[in-house]
Amino acid sequence: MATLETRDLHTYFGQVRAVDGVDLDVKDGEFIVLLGASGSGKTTLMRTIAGLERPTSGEVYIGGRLANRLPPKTRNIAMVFQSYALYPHKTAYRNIAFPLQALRMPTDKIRSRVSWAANLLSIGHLLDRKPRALSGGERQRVALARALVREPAIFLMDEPLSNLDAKLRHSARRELKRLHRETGVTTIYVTHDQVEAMGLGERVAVMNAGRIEQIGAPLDIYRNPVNTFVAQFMGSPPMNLVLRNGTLIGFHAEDFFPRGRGPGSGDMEQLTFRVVQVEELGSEVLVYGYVAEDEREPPPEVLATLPTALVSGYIAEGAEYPFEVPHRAIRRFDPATGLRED
Ligand SMILES: Nc1ncnc2c1ncn2[C@@H]1O[C@H](COP(=O)(O)OP(=O)(O)OP(=O)(O)O)[C@@H](O)[C@H]1O
Repeated sequence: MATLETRDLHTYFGQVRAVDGVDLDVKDGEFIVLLGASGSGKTTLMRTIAGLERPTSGEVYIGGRLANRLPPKTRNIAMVFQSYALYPHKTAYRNIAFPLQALRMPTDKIRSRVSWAANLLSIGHLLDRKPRALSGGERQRVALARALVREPAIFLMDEPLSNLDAKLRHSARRELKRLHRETGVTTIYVTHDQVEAMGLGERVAVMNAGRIEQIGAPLDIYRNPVNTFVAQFMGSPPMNLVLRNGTLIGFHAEDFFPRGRGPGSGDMEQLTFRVVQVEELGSEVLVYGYVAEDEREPPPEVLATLPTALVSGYIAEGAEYPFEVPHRAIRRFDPATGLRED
């Protein structure tokens, strides 16, 4: 296991600043999620840490040691990508054993390490099968086992679950968490999926245009975004933003209630909600519309998620209602810079 640090790391491809000044501190044994839209530089950052891209400037430290000049092989980093790249003609066992054979490890030691990794990932019964006889989820577990057998100091996972369907992703996510608990390997996990980031990470780093915009506990970022980019990126649904009296006020859909019907007490911001669409999902109702007081033309969409029992038969499409948000749930942003003001 090891710590990982980057200091003012830049990786450019000609004019493209794929990584543009990243300072990252990952503690020994930590599981950190890197969340960003497509093209924000997540993969390039991972590849630079692994030594597959040379940084334009800045440093990478692994276990406190400057790694810039170390070749990828000696960094003791294992990478798992969304395409698992298993060898199609080798059995699962031989795929997993391959990195150890490359190290010329004795056969009995290889056998015990493969069986350890296979047990951790519950694939002991699949070791004789070739990849084409495995499901997507099983292949992904074989790829994880292959990455794990070498006992890497650091795991880099680049969207390893993106080939799985939604149900399998959910169970694979729980499995990855368990795997991390049991092995304690320092892990950086890349995703563009907010739900995955909220559910997996002890800490999440939100990336945009080659930079880390904010890093912290997922709920803390969700509640206290440092700027409008993070506010609109983190969470599903993300924060509502309304321009009122020259300030952007942000609040979450679950804090936006018909006047007098919410659980909140204390000071309230009063807003007029023009309802455009209502979606009844069973336990809750999603209400889409816009705030009449918004000073922008046209006003952007705003969402309220309300318990069904609270609004059943009360909210209709095309109508206008008095709504309110508790002041303590409101975050303020500068409309010019997008930065938090309170
Ligand atoms: N080898 C390369 N040559 C030139 N430009 C590149 C290269 N690799 C990446 N880029 C550019 O660098 C930027 C960051 O790409 P990167 O793949 O790191 O983003 P990402 O966040 O991982 O995206 P995705 O989620 O789509 O994989 C993009 O603008 C991309 O086009």
